[in-house]
Amino acid sequence: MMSVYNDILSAKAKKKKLLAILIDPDNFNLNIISQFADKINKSIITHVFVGGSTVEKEETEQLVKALKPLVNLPIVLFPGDVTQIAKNADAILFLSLISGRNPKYLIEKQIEAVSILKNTNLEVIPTGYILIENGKETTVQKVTETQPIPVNMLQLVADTAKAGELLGKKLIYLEAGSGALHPVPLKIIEAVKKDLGIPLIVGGGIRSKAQLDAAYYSGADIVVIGTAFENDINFFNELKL
Ligand SMILES: CC(C)=CCC/C(C)=C/CC/C(C)=C/CC/C(C)=C/COP(=O)(O)OP(=O)(O)O
Ligand SMILES: O=P(O)(O)OC[C@@H](O)CO
Ligand SMILES: [Mg+2]
Repeated sequence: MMSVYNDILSAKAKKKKLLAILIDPDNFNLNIISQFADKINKSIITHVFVGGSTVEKEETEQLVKALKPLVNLPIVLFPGDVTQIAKNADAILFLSLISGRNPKYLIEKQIEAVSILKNTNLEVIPTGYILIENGKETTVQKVTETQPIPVNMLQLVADTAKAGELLGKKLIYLEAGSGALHPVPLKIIEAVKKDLGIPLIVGGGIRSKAQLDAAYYSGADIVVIGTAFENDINFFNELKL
């Protein structure tokens, strides 16, 4: 049986860096899906994440259904809400927003998700989700009514990530927010990495190969890029540089 998480762990052990493309079913044009899938298949992308802050299950399921026969990569749900649990994906990042103090996103949505997950074979990956300030208010911030952690509070971010690990999370996701002005600062990635035993995902505002490599160099095991691909399909070429 394929295990998305075990594959992430072995990649980390081999120091092989992973790249996820984030596809937001809300913004994706299904008419260009074969062209898009072809670009994914010819790129260094290793995972497809599917999610958005305001998407319905039908849209998510439809996108996964269309994508599955076209790409041979794990399709992982990155849900903003329980309405995005689509059983035809391979795995789900079971997020808890541990930078925030809103019980809805810390535990209530997760409780709501249990009965839905029962009817699926999705691999559930417990993930501590940490929002970092990026210079502008993000959708996730608005939707969750939480504050991101300020960029100068390095120790707080590192301790939050470590607390997530000690609580049993299998992944930590450092998020600057979709379309962030500034990606997660490298100093923060380094500070978190120093003491973390589990794989680290970094996303938000990464728009160049140089930023991608810098995130890897600072300690990201998986980088997530969405907006750069959404804005310009030629971003696939940038990755080849
Ligand atoms: C446990 C389950 C199933 C649900 C709860 C999930 C939690 C806690 C989510 C955390 C908060 C949240 C709203 C995350 C959104 C993650 C996401 C898909 C971000 C990317 O979306 P954007 O690109 O910002 O969305 P738009 O482009 O639609 O604004
Ligand atoms: O869209 P971008 O800015 O690449 O961000 C990706 C992801 O981290 C957003 O949740
Ligand atoms: Mg987006």
